[in-house]
Amino acid sequence: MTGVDPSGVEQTGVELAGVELVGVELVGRGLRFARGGQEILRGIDLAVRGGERVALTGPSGSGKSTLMAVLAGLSAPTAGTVTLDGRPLDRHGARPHRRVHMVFQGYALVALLTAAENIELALRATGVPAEEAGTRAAEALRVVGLSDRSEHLVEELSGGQQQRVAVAQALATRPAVLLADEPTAEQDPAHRDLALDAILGAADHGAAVLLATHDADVARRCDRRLHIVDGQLTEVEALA
Ligand SMILES: Nc1ncnc2c1ncn2[C@@H]1O[C@H](COP(=O)(O)OP(=O)(O)OP(=O)(O)O)[C@@H](O)[C@H]1O
Repeated sequence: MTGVDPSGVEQTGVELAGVELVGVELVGRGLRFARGGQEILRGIDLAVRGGERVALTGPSGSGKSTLMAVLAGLSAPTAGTVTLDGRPLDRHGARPHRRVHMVFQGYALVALLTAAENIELALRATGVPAEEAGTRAAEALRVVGLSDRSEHLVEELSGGQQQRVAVAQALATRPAVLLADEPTAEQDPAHRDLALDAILGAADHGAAVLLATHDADVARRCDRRLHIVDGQLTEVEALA
């Protein structure tokens, strides 16, 4: 591993994996979520296991982002449970985000910090020492093709670049569960593949990956597809 091949996404994934994840399983049972009198999730059951890449598709407003927020432990379901490795998310201590990372549709980056600082901040919040956080941030930015932008403020980056910083942040935290909400929507085809390889590569190292997308090509690269309509989920048998 020389670390000099900028296209070595898969190889670099080995470095990023760090630790082997064993037997990861994220399970949602009977999930309901209501807000403002509207039932957004209407009884959802699903399981995503370590090593799996699962696409979540469905029309705009069908509940994809809401489901991901519930699975990430960011929104409490009105009914139902989310467990990670058999334990409710809220019993993983005060920091379930140590194990579950979400790439938000709006990126959720700090505009007045640099790309590298945003990633380091996320790592420091989970207890990673400063020096290691710097190394991991640089490596993750390299994977998504942003080494030359690491010292740029996020607000100086294009939308697509910001989205790849958010992907790099997810990789750098080495989550057991990676939830990504339309993580390639802002990318041109070449950068889309770069970002997608990086996200899907996490599954090769044992992470459970769930990826919401409107892009049929992205969904096709996953192992299976779940389709949500009006807050209810169906498994799509074969990817067309
Ligand atoms: N904070 C909120 N308050 C009230 N309603 C909300 C809120 N967030 C989402 N909703 C509603 O929940 C429904 C599902 O929204 P959600 O963002 O989960 O859909 P989505 O499938 O991710 O859509 P898209 O593909 O456009 O991102 C929509 O009808 C939306 O208006």
